[in-house]
Amino acid sequence: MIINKQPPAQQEDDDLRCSEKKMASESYPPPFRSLPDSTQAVDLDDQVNPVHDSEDPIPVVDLQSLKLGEACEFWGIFRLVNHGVPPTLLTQLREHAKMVFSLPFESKQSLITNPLSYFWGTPALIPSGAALSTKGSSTLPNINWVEGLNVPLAQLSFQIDNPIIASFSLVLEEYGKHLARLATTIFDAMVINLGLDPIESKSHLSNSTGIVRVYRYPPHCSNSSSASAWGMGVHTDSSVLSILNQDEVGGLEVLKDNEWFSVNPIPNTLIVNLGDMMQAISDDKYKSVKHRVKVNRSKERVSICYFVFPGEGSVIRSSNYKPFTYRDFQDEVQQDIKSVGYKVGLERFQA
Ligand SMILES: O=C(O)CCC(=O)C(=O)O
Ligand SMILES: [Fe+2]
Repeated sequence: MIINKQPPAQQEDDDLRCSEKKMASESYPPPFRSLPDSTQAVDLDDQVNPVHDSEDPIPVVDLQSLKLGEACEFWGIFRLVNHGVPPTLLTQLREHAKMVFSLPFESKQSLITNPLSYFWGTPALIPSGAALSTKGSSTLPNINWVEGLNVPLAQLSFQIDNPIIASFSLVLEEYGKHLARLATTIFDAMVINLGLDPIESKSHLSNSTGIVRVYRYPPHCSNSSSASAWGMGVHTDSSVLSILNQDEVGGLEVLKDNEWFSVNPIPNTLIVNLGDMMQAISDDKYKSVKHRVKVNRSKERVSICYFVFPGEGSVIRSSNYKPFTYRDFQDEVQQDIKSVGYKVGLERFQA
C-alpha cells in the first residue's frame, strides 16, 4: 500500500494540533517553531518513491536463536525480539528523553555540555561531538527536522549538576550495558556466519566506542517543498551496528531493492541496522542499509539509537576494499561533507 494524503477530517484535526504545538514549543529550536506554508513535497516524494507501509516486512530475529543470514544479506536490517532488555527500561529511557527535550531550548544549549552534546538541524557531528554548524541557519534549505543529544557512553561517569540530566544519564548507563551485550552477541554470531577468524575479528567491534544518540523529531505541519520535511535524509550509518529503540509514532523507512518500506513501531522490539563498517568487514556479503526518517504532521517522535564502532587502530581487511581504519573512514567522511556536501562513504575505499 502507498502512504496517501490524510482524509480531510484527519487533516483538520492535525492542523489544530499543529497550532497547539506551535504555541507550546519554546523547547524547540527557533526554526522549528514557525512553520513554512507552501504545499506538497512529502507527498510528491511518495509519488516518486512509493512507500510500503501495510504489512511489517522487516525480518524478525530472535536473540535466543540468532538466524541472521537472509536479514543481513538482503535487508541489512532486522527486528530483534527476545533481547532481554526490560520493557520498563525501554519506556523509562524514552520518558526521560522527553523530559530532557522539553527543557527550554536555551537551557538545553547551556546545560548539555561536554562530554554530552546537544545538536539540532543536522545529525552530522564533527569529531569533538559538536554538531556541524547550524547556528543562525533558520533559512538553510537542507535543515533536518530533528534535535538530539550525543552521549559517548564510556565518558558517562562524570559529575552532572542538573537533576533531570543526571537521572537521565543513570538510565542511559544501565541501557548502555544491555546494548553492549546485544551488540557483542549479534556481532559474534555474524563472525561465525561469515566464517571470519574470531580472534582477528575481535577488535572490529569495541564496546568502549559505544555512543547513544537521542533524537526528538518535532511535528512538521506543512508539506513544505523543501528538504526540511525530512527528519533525516537518506543515509547509511557509518557504524558496525546501530540498535534503535523507537516510540509509537513511526517514521523510519528503509530501502530494499529500490523500494521504501516503513519500519513500523512494535512495542518492546529493537531495530538492528548494519552499518558501513559491517558491510566492509563482511566483504559486501552483508549490507549497510539505506534509510531515512519522515516527520509526522502532528506528533513529535522520540528515538534512541546506539552505535558501536571498531576499536581504535583496528584495520579492516577485505578483498573489495583497501585496508582502512574507522578513523580513516571518518576523516574521509568529514572531508567529503566539507567539499562535496555529503558522505560518499565506502566507495572511497574500494580496492
Ligand atoms: O531515528 C531514527 O529512527 C533513525 C536515526 C538514524 O537513522 C540515525 O541516527 O542514523
Ligand atoms: Fe541512521
